[in-house]
Amino acid sequence: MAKIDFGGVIEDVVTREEFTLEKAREVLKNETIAVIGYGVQGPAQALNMRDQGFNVIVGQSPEFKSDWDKAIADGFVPGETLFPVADAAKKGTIVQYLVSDAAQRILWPELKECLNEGDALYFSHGFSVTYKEQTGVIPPSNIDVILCAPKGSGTSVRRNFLAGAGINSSYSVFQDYTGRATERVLALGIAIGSGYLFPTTFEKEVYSDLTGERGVLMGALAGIMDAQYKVLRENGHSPSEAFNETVEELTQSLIRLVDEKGMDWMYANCSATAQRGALDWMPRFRDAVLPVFKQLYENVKSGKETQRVIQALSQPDYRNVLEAELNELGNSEIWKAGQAVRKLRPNHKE
Ligand SMILES: NC(=O)C1=CN([C@@H]2O[C@H](COP(=O)(O)OP(=O)(O)OC[C@H]3O[C@@H](n4cnc5c(N)ncnc54)[C@H](O)[C@@H]3O)[C@@H](O)[C@H]2O)C=CC1
Ligand SMILES: CC(=O)[C@](C)(O)C(=O)O
Ligand SMILES: [Mg+2]
Ligand SMILES: [Mg+2]
Repeated sequence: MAKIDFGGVIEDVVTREEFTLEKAREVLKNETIAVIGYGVQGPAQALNMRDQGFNVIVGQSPEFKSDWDKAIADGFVPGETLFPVADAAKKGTIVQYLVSDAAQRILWPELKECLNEGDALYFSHGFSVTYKEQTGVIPPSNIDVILCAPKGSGTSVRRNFLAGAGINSSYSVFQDYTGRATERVLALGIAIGSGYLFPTTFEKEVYSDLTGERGVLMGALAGIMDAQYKVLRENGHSPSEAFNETVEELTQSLIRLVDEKGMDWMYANCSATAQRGALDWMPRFRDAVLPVFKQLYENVKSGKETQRVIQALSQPDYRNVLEAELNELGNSEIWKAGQAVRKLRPNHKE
C-alpha cells in the first residue's frame, strides 16, 4: 500500500497503479458478480464493471418497473443477465447488495437463503451490518463480507468513469472466510472504477457517511444557503441578487477554485476586502455550528439517525411523502430563482 501524508498524518492508500485493472481481472476471472438493486449505485457499478470486462448480472424486483426497465435499456437481458433478486443472488459468487439501506433490512431474510459457502457479500455502506440490532442483517459465518463505498453519487461514479476519471472509495473487510476477502474487495473497487481506495471499517464508514450527508454535503449546505438567502430577501434584495450571492457564484466560480487548489487558493483569488471579511467571519460560523455537528455525530453513533431512516422509509406512502418534500424544496423561491438563473447561462441545458 502506498503511504500518503494527509496533512501530517500518514495513511495507507491503494492506488490503481499498485492494484491494476489486469490484476483485478485475474482476481475476479471466475466470479459472477450479481448486482442486486438497480437504483442509483447499482447501475453505475454494474455498467462500469461490465464495460471493463467483468462478468456482471443484475438482480432487481420486477415490481419496481422503472428500475427493471432501466436495466433492460442498459442492455441487461431478462433470463440471461437480468433476474429477480433471489435468482440473481443464487447465481452470484459475489453479491453486491445495492438496494436502499431500508430495503436491505426487508429483503434480508430472502437474500441470506441465497448465499452459498465462499460467496462474498458486498455493501457500499456500513449501515446494515453496523446497526444489526435495528436491521437484523447478520451474515452467515461461511462467507466473506466486504465493503466498497464510493464517495460520491452513483451518477458521478458513472460520469467520472466515462470521462476517464475515477471517484475515490473506502473499503473494508468485515469477515474473511475464504482468505480472499481483501483481494476480492480491492479488485471490485478497481472494477467499479475507483480512482483510489482507502481503508476503513464498516463502523467508521457509516458514521462518517451519515454525518457528511446530513452535514456539510447536503443538510448543512442547504440550511446555510437558505438562511443567507432569507436574510438578503428580508433586507429588500431581489431573488436573483440573493440567489447569485448565495448559490450561483459558489457553484460557477468559488467552489471550483476550492476544488482546484484548496480554500486558501480560492481566498487568494478573491478581493482583499473579501479575504479580510471571510477570515474574520469563518470562526464565528464554525463556532455557531459546532454544537450542531456534535449533536449530529452523537445521533448517528447512538443509532437515532438510522432508526429514523428505517422508520420513515418503511411507511407505505413514503415515496409520496419524499416526493412532496422534494417538490416543496424545488418550488421554494430560492430554487425557483435558481432555475431562472440557470436558464440565463449561455450553455444552459436543463
Ligand atoms: N445513492 C448513492 O449514490 C449512494 C448510495 N450508497 C449506498 O448504496 C446502496 C444502494 O443505494 P441507492 O443506489 O441509493 O439505492 P436506492 O435507494 O436507489 O434503491 C435501489 C433500488 O432498490 C430497489 N428496492 C427498494 N426497495 C425495495 C424493496 N422493498 N424490495 C425490492 N427492491 C427494492 C429499488 O429498485 C430501488 O431503486 C445503499 O447502501 C446506499 O447507502 C453509497 C454511496 C452513494
Ligand atoms: C452520495 C453519497 O455518498 C451519499 C450522499 O452519502 C449518499 O447518497 O448516501
Ligand atoms: Mg456517501
Ligand atoms: Mg450516504
